[in-house]
Amino acid sequence: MAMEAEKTKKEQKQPSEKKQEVVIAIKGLKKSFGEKHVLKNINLEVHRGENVVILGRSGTGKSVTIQCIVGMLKPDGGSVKVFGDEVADMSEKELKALRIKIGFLFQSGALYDSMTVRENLEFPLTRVLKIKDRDEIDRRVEEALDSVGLLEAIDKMPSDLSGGMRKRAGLARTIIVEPQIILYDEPTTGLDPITSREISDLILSIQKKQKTSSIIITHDMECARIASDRVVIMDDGEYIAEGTFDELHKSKEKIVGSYFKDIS
Ligand SMILES: Nc1ncnc2c1ncn2[C@@H]1O[C@H](COP(=O)(O)OP(=O)(O)OP(=O)(O)O)[C@@H](O)[C@H]1O
Repeated sequence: MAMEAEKTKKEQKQPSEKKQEVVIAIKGLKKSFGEKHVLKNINLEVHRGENVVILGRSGTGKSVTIQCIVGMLKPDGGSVKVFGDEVADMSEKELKALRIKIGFLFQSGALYDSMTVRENLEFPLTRVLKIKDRDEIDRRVEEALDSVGLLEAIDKMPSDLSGGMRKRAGLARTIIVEPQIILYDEPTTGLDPITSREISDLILSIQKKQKTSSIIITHDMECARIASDRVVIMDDGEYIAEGTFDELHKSKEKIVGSYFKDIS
C-alpha cells in the first residue's frame, strides 16, 4: 500500500519535472566593452515551452545577453548553457548547429528586399536545411505563411508590404526551420498598437503550436502582458525583478512600478 502511494506520488511529480526542463541556463554572466561593464551578473533560466520577456531601459544590455546565448559574443565570465552545453566552448561547427535550433526575429524583420516573400522563405530551407525537394519546399513555405496569416502575399515584394506584414513575413521565415528556441528583439517596435497586438498574439500562438521556448526583448508592455509566462526586469547589468506579469504589476518596488505605471 505504502509502495503504491509512493508510486502515485512519483507519477504525479513527473509532469511538473518535465515542464521544468531548462533549455537556456545563464549563471553569473559578465560582459564588458572596455571600461563599460554592461552585464555584471546575469542569472536566468528558460524552461522548455516558456516565453520569458526581458524588460529594461535602452542600453542596459538586453541585446548583448542574446548575442552571448548564440555565441556571437564571448562572455568575460559566468556560464551560458543552451540545451545543457556551454556555448563559449562550442566549435564553429557546433555553433552553426546550435543556430539552426535557435530562430531570431530582429527589429527590422530582416527580409531580403530583392526577393519575393516566397523566395525569402525558401532561402533558409534551401541554404540552411539544404532541402531540395520542390514539393516539400512549397508545402513548408505555404504552411509557414498560413500560420502568420500571410498566404495571400506569397508573391509580393517586401517593399509592397506594410510594417506589420513585413514583421509577419519575418516571423514566418523564422519559424519555417522549426526552431526550438526563438529570440525576439523588440518584435513590435515601430508598429501601431493594433498591429503590435496582432504580432504579440502571433508570438503566443507560435509558442502554443510549435512548443517553442522564447526570450522576448521588448519595451511594449502590452506585448509583455500577452506573450509572457514570466517577466524579468534588467537594470544596471543585473536582473532586479522576476515574476509573472501580474505579480510584477502588483510589486511595490519603485523601479518595477515605473514599468507598470501606465497599465491599468
Ligand atoms: N559589440 C559591441 N562593442 C562595444 N559596445 C557594445 C557592443 N555591443 C553592445 N555594446 C554596448 O553595450 C551596451 C548595451 O547594448 P545593448 O544593445 O545590449 O542594449 P539594449 O539593452 O538591447 O538596448 P536597446 O533597448 O536600446 O536595444 C550599449 O551601451 C552598447 O553601446
